[in-house]
Amino acid sequence: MEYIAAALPAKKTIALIAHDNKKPDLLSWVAKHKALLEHHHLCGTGTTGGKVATALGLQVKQFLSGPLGGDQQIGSKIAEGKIDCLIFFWDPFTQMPHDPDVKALLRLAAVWNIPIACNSASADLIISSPLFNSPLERMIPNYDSYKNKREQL
Ligand SMILES: O=C(CO)COP(=O)(O)O
Repeated sequence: MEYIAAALPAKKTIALIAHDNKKPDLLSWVAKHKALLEHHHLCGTGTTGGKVATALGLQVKQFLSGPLGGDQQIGSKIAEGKIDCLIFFWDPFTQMPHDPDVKALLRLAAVWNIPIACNSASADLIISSPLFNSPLERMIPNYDSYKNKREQL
């Protein structure tokens, strides 16, 4: 795979997701950092996004609920370059019927090299970075060269 440099913008689109046992943790984390988060665009899976919007009075674009396709919708936005950061407090103690969707979402976040936090300690580090509010250079797959090579198969 060839890579090219591409910057994440200063004003980021941040996806917020939490499994049910982790929703209280995510709500506390968002409440703690509300003043910083409200300068960015927020989105989330249906239930998580709805709870953040209602409990904290933040604007959150709500995709479908995770088990009904919301994780996949957020993954597709990451692949399109429309989501810049993933805060996903997944539950390490519970098996989910949609575990394949969760794995697919985490894979796409790795492919497209966006910052991911799966717990509050990592999320605190991400949000306290000076890069959180400024452009962030990172390398992503060079889609044009990838496609050219595929066309020669
Ligand atoms: O299941 C989820 C992520 O895998 C979260 O979905 P909800 O926000 O709809 O509960």
